[in-house]
Amino acid sequence: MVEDSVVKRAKELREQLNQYSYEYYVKDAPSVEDFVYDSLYQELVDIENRHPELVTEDSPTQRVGGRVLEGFEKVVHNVPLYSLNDVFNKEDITAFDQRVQKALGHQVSYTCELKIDGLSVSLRYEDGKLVQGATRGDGSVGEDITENLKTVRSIPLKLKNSVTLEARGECYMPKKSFMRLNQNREEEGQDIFANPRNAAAGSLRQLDTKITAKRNLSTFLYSVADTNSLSSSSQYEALQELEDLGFQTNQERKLCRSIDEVWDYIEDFQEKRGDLPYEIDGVVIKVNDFDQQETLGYTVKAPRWAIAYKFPPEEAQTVIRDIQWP
Ligand SMILES: NC(=O)c1cnc(OC2CCCC2)nc1N
Repeated sequence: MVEDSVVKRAKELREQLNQYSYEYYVKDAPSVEDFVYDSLYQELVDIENRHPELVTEDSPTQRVGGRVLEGFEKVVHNVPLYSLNDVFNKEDITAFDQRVQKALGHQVSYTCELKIDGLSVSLRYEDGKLVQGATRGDGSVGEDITENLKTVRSIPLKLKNSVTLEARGECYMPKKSFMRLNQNREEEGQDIFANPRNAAAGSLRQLDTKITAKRNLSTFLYSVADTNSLSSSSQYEALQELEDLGFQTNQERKLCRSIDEVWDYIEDFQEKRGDLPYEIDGVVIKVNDFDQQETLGYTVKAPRWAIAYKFPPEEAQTVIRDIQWP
């Protein structure tokens, strides 16, 4: 039997460490120095080593498992992860808006989001606890990479409310981490990654979670499988609700009242994309209201209520080899 003071201390440490980690990795606003975090973390590790029965699934010590996996189990997505129809110019944006207005009979607002150039992932939570993380795969069947996604510090192991939902978002490697990783690989005579997206994909496909844990991956969440699992009635509200639950969401989002505002946003970020700490390959434009999304529906592969405006490729970087990851 463990004395109450130790049980209480372990709970205190877990909550304190998860809060510090949230501030550092999700809000990018640490409230304590690293050494404070490290000493509390070590105190929790010592308690859990002495009393393994005190380990909980949302303990920060459980992020980096020791196991090397044999392979990845398949995961069936009950709600498919749709892809997006791409457009490349202003005319196509206007045509999209015309189709939407014709179908709905009136003007609509759009939520604009930066199109993060990473890997789509889905995160399932039951009663606020992370139970499964998976790749998009072909949209219907993905791979279970829960162990690897648990090492991504900006992914909460426990939400701020004990809700049950499946969140979807992009897992990416920040540009700085990408440059550092390739530098190390070159020094070690290994192949370098062609771009941060490939590096993120390669890191999430690692069978050894300890390697994934060192790749400094991050995430931006942007939707849920079933909008009824949120109280929001629009995409813009839903992004705020996801943020309030403890997820990292992209702060450059904008609610646009007209397609002209959408185009201004696109031009604005075509200029700014080089200064962002992560790679984007365009802008995702979504009809904001969920009821209007439902009215517009889906084609076989993509929603009729969203499109991706793709930027022209940035000036080709000197790439030694383009490593194709499936
Ligand atoms: N790469 C992104 O940043 C991104 C991708 N997808 C979506 O939306 C899904 C949900 C409905 C169809 C596509 N939003 C995004 N921001």
